[in-house]
Amino acid sequence: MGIELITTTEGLRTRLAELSQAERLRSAGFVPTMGALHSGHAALARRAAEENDLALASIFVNPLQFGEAVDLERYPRTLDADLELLDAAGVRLAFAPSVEEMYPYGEPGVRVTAGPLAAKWEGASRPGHFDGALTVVAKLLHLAHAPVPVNRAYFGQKDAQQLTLVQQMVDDLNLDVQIVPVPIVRDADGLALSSRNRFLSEAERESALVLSRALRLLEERAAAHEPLDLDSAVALVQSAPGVELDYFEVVDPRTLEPLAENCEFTPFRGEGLAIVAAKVGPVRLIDNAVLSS
Ligand SMILES: Nc1ncnc2c1ncn2[C@@H]1O[C@H](COP(=O)(O)OP(=O)(O)OP(=O)(O)O)[C@@H](O)[C@H]1O
Ligand SMILES: CC(C)(CO)[C@@H](O)C(=O)[O-]
Ligand code: BAL
Repeated sequence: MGIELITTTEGLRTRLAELSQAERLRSAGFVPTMGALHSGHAALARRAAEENDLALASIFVNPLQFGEAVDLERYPRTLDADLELLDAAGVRLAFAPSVEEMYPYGEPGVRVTAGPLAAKWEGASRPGHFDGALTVVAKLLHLAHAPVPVNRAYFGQKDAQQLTLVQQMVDDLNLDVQIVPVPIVRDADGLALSSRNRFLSEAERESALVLSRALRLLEERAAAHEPLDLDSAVALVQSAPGVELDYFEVVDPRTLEPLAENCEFTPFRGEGLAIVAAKVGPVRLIDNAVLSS
């Protein structure tokens, strides 16, 4: 394996400076993750490696963005396999700091406030989640910033609200990085890949498929200029055993406000984002689909 594991902020800074100078790098592509990597992460990593002279990734389970302690404790940790996956994707540096390295003074007093966009959907169900996520993303973007002309950072569209908020933070705080969105990677049966999928039983996994099926239905109706009939998609999700729906809405992709066009009898026109979140057994799942006609 050629990948280098770095665990300290000082080590990362030093290595980025050395490589940038020695190899006259023009661009660096950064992939922030929480580890337990799967093919979705591999897609981000491959894009970062293909589109930049240097690709680097972070693996850090950020306590600040977790609500329930049990969710944090049981979050899967698979460092050796993660390094292999990143290496195969062309990533050269893996930054995997401890909690103490990232937060040496304990809980940070100064944090990023994610603002009104963070109050809805995922933010409503996971209070404080986006303040915690944006705070660590700001720190990571700073730490992973290479002394090269172009820095890029890669985020999955699966976490659509997070992606919108990260882009907003970069714009609002003039951070010197280009945010690159990467499409959702799914299993052959349609389930969006997620590190938490491993906690689904076979029956729960089968039930979870209604999420992508319902989104698919809306995609097809939108493309055919039919009324979306969101109610029937909601009913489909609710019909699956063990699925506890949190929200299912069609929103404006920029503002994340519900779309008026999403009414029962009007043919769909334009662009929308269908977003869904549900608890399936012990696991909270999210998924989304871009609607366009
Ligand atoms: N199926 C996927 N397709 C594309 N990108 C993904 C996918 N799953 C995760 N990502 C992206 O990978 C990055 C790291 O995500 P993270 O480590 O939280 O993985 P995860 O699988 O979403 O885990 P979980 O949902 O259980 O927290 C994020 O930018 C996320 O959007
Ligand atoms: C961006 C991120 C790595 C910050 O902890 C996390 O929220 C994630 O994995 O999506
Ligand atoms: N992928 C989002 C990170 C989280 O669930 O905390």
